[in-house]
Amino acid sequence: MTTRAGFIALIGEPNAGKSTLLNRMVGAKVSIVTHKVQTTRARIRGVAMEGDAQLVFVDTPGLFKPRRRLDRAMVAAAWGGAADADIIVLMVEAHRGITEGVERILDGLSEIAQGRKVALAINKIDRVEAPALLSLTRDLNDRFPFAETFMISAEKGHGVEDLRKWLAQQLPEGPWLYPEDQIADLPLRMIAAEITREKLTLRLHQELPYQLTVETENWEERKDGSARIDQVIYVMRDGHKGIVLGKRGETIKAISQSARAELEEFLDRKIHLFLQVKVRPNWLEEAERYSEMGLDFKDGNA
Ligand SMILES: Nc1nc2c(ncn2[C@@H]2O[C@H](COP(=O)(O)OP(=O)(O)OP(=O)(O)O)[C@@H](O)[C@H]2O)c(=O)[nH]1
Repeated sequence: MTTRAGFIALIGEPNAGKSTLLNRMVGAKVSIVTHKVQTTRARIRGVAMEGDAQLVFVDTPGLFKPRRRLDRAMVAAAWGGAADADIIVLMVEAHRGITEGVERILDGLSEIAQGRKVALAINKIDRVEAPALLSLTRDLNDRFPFAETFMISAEKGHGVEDLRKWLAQQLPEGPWLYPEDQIADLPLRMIAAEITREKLTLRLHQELPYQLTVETENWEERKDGSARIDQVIYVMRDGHKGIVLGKRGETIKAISQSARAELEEFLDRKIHLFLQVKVRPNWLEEAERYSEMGLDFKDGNA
């Protein structure tokens, strides 16, 4: 079997319908992430399977702050995940057309696109008539050489399947980036890790702000409706381990309690949280490696 996998960045002005489209493509669970995502550095928004292809959707924080006269490297940095993605999908609202914000994104696209495939998804087609749609399609394609144009309604589901199939075909051949059985709860795993990391930061803010990361290693649904979550807190040095544990384990206990309370509130059910602290001297370098792949969520501190 030839598998395909790669990163897809959904970009567009606020309100363009990115979350709605993502939820359609990935499934309902991701919507939980989207509320939280602004406050985290999590960059993976969701993973979808389409035939033999694994579609990994990345976030693009910081894209829309007004900027003038940027060089390519700065634009690429501002574009974050989009600049590294295999495919970029620009979402434009059908009834709003080419706004100033869209102009700015088009300018940025020209800077960073360079051989990358960029698709145009005109969204909310339920809000306009056909002639307006055609002239918008023409105008946008005059401004940028889109590989393909899709007319969709993310909310009603029109055109979404076509887009998803096309994305799957365009992705490079290669092994999947995530085991299939983890895809469904990947966003939840990320959030859970982020919650614990936040509690650690609150508690230890002076002592070791930058040098730890949290990973959710195991997530087990139990018959009684509760869930068992196992997480590992990775620190760089033995001394840090002692700080995280605290005297007689008091610090880790307090962190565990507050993380569990927030998880229970967030997931609306009973949670059994098990934290372990491990020393992993190289995690910073590993995190950098991951971030090159767009996998920033491994790095709790970037
Ligand atoms: N009429 C119509 N409304 C839509 C469609 N797709 C999304 N919307 C609505 O547009 C609004 C914005 O959608 P979101 O998915 O939150 O947009 P977003 O791009 O993720 O927004 P930000 O998170 O602010 O960047 C919501 O009220 C959606 O219900 C569509 O196809 N048709």
